[in-house]
Amino acid sequence: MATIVEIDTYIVDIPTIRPHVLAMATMHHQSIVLVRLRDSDGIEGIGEGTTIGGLSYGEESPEGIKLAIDTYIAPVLETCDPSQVGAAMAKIGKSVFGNHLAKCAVETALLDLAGKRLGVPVSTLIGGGAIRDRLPVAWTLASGDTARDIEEAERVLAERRHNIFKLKIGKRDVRADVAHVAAIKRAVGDRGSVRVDVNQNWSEAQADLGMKLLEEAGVDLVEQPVARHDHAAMARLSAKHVVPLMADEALHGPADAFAIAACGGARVFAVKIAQSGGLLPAHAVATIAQAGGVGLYGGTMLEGGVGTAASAHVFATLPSLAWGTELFGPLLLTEDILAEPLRYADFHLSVPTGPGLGIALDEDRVAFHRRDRRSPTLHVVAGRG
Ligand SMILES: O=C(O)/C=C\C=C/C(=O)O
Ligand SMILES: [Mn+2]
Repeated sequence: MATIVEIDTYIVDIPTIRPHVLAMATMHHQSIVLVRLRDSDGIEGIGEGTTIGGLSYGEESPEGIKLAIDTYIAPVLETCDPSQVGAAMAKIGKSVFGNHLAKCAVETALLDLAGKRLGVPVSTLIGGGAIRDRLPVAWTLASGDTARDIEEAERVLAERRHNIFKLKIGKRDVRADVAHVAAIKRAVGDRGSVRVDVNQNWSEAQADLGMKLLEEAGVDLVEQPVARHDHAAMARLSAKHVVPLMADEALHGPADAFAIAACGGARVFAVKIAQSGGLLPAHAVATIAQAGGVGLYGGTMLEGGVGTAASAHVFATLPSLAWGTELFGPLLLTEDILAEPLRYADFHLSVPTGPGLGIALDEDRVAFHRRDRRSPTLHVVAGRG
């Protein structure tokens, strides 16, 4: 049985191409947590656990993800057979509660390693393999300025890179937000789909008004308008409005998926490998959605190329993906961390086809941008390596 002989977890900070304004934070850089595993046969696997705005978006931070892996997950991982991904994640789950982004990073690295060992893409290890080789990719307009957002939409439409637009709202008065969205929808017209993400920032009363006005403005989807725990409000809003409500922050794995589907809390799910706790639980979330007649959208935590490739592998296996994906994370960063950037063309992302994740890191660029580059924190398993 092979064993894990090296676990290297580190943070890579990369600037964004412009400020990225969400309801809870404005991003000027992304802090990517990377995990690199090496097993006793010399095979390597890489994974990513990335969030948004420090601790402002969710309950894990880049620094906390690194600590959870180094201090609590690595000691268990060292006792596991890396080729048995499900068994390893089950054993980790016995002593590590929650920490879904940290678990996602480790599970991704194990799947990458297992795929390389077997000579198959990660999608083959999930749900019976890929049924599509490319994925539609939305772009988020979030510069904070309506005119600039319209310019950006015109540019990416002309480049045939995106024709699905997600607008971040929730910071301003509801009517001001709707006016911002309506101006962009008027500019885009029927050349593209416009959706919004409120990131939980509306009360139910604000969401009632907002969803009505957004529907009239021609918006196709309203993401997480109210607090993630308020399933009852989500169900009332979902039943009352024609524009579909999409669950995002409310979805942290299969149990949440079942609860929300069962109460009619959303008509669409934003499936995210990070919030789900890995690709395998994300696939379970999607299966519950399909069983409950809930539509699917491939979400992002604005990961770099590693997490984006991992998400692409699992989204490629889903029988339906009616709302497309938002796997544009690498395009928001000034530098790519992959040796061979992911391929975006003709409004789609191509799913990598090589063994494992089908990608490799740009080692020099990652070494330059790694936060601990003055004192790397390599974790060599005692007596192995
Ligand atoms: O910020 C973006 O552009 C995309 C998604 C991020 C988080 C979310 O969906 O809430
Ligand atoms: Mn969202």
